[in-house]
Amino acid sequence: MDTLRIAGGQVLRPDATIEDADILIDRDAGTILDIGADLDADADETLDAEGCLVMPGVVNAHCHVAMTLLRGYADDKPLDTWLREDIWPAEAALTPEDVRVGAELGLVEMIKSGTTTFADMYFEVPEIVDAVEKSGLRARLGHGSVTIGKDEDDAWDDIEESIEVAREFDGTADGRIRTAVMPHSLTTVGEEYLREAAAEAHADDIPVHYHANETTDEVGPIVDERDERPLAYAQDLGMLTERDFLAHGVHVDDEEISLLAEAGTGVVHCPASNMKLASGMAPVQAMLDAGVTVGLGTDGAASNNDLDMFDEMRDAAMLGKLAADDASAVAAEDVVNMATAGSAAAIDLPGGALEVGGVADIAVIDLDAPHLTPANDLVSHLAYATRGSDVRHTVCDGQVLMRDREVLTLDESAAMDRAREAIASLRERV
Ligand SMILES: CSC[C@H]1O[C@@H](n2cnc3c(O)ncnc32)[C@H](O)[C@@H]1O
Ligand SMILES: [Zn+2]
Repeated sequence: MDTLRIAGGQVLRPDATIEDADILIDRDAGTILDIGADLDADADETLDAEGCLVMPGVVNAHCHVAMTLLRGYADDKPLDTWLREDIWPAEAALTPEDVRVGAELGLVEMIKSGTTTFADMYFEVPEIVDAVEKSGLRARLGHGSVTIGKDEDDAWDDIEESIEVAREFDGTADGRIRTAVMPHSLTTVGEEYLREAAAEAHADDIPVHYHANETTDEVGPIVDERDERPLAYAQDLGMLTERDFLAHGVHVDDEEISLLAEAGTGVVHCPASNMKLASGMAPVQAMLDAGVTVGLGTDGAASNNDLDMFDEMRDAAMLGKLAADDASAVAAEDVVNMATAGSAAAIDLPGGALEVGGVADIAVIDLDAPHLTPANDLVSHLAYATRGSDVRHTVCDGQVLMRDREVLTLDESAAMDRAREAIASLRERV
């Protein structure tokens, strides 16, 4: 058996306790064999974790990874204006190669900041599949469909593409890639298309992922036209099941929170994007209290503007307190749980916890930094003080993706060069 040992660190356990322990990994199976003191010194490879915190790889549960190309392309506008005036015209000019380049840059950024798993909605998905396969990360991928502004044939083609992509790529990259059918949102996709997309997805046991209740501009028209709240509409469409997960859930009322909890539908909180686009403050503590599965995501790098999930944890804790008007709301342990086990549960992928028999998806944090000193409380440090750049090693599925801050599966400087070239050419075309 080929083994990897992570030696000498402090390990974050699922109950948020910290234990001095080594971790022994079966690299062939990609799983954790043992967690304990003085494990097999003869392992095939050892990662030094002295002075480090060893935690589950972070799970970014809602992203548009190729949007790294559009980082800083358009800022300081609300969602609808931002999409219509800037982002959608730029995206209309993206080539498959551009999407590949943006995705590789985003994957490098994720590996460097300890993310081992993510969920992604975009187009030119085969390019993203290839990049994810090469990167060694784990992902739930899908083609985002939009039907407004399209004639009926084009609209059905876009829905069909989402269903076909989900069927074709599910289980690829040795099972690390799973898929979802991804209609963009409840307002940008028409009723008959949403109903069909959900039925087709669920017939194949594939989840549905979509944006919902992100802004008041999105909620108002649904209430006016249908005399029901967006998530009651989603339930009627068959898009509010245990398999499904939605992004944002900012403007949800108490009845919608109950619907989410009863249905078991995951909500991915994206605090940085919600603040930047001034979309609003999600009632995260109320959702947690009601038993809703809440995960955490960055959204795309154009509305964030990075893919650092440690930033996102801090933002979630801060914004959660403001939203609840309560400093004890959305506590450190809650946000660490959201970014790990909560996100993994929301997108139904393994990971998010360090357990014997579980997947070996791991981030090793270097604690030897002024901003992490003294180590009064390491869970507090993860939520409030750690930065993505503190990650020293990243392991996914038992494979080392970054060792001593060197990304091994992708070429970091080539990814940056290619992104600079791609955006220069895009700017000339748009
Ligand atoms: C059709 S693929 C996905 C689509 O979503 C756009 N997008 C990026 N961020 C957001 C957001 O916060 N809300 C809604 N849509 C968003 C992205 O630009 C792609 O066009
Ligand atoms: Zn999004």
